Amino acid sequence: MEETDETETPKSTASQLSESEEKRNDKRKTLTKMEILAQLVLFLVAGYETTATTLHFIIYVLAQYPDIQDKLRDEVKEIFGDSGKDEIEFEDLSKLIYMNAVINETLRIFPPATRLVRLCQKETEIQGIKFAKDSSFTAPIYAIHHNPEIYENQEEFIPERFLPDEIAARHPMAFLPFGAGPRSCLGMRFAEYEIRVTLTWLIKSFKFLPADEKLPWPVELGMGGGLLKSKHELKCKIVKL
Ligand code: HEM
Repeated sequence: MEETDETETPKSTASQLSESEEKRNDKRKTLTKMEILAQLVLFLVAGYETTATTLHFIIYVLAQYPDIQDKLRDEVKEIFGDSGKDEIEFEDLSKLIYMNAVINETLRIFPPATRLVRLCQKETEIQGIKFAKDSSFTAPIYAIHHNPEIYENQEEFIPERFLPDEIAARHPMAFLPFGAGPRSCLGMRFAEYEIRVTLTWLIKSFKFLPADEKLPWPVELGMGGGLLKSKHELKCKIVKL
């Protein structure tokens, strides 16, 4: 691994990737231009729409559940003060236990990626069943997240399911919004904190109320661009605090 000088200006992902293209000429194994482009597009697609859709669902849910919204605002006020600090410190974001629970309950009910696909790299035997090389597997995230044997009253929005003791009592694979294993989501931590920062600002500044037009709950869902989406426009009223 190359040593980096911490006084140097940080390089952008694009410039690091394109340096990699230059080193390719040194006969080292590096990325081609096409691979660089593919990575940049992947970051945009995987990083933008997933986070935006999640925030969209969170705001809609908060408008439907005023008690949860109030509780969330109380937590934000407790950590950031009533008038609100101008700066949001990273350490403070880690204290938002209830907000984390609200985000995770949203990702449980509305996981942007509804399934994971894996290929078997070599012949494998699991519990007496043989799987040939190149067999394809699907991990049904949506079905796992909505399994009543794992989550009682699975269609109800209950953030308390994601308080630390409740999480510890469940199988780690019962919640997979970011996938699992070596190919799990590269942007998971970034996404978690990006959502917390955005939600902190929103909840401090606005109140979310249901729109006049009522939609049924559970929300009717479909797929769009490979991600889980609502079939109908999710609207709410926004009041400045
Ligand atoms: C709520 C937000 C997000 C969700 C729910 C999400 C979900 C996922 C899922 C389910 C996977 C597949 C994991 C697997 O196969 O095990 C994935 C992969 C990936 N995600 Fe995310 N993601 C989110 C945000 C982001 C962000 C913000 C970025 C980048 C800035 C990002 C970058 C990636 C990349 C690069 C991969 C491919 C990893 C690989 O193939 O090794 N994601 N994401």
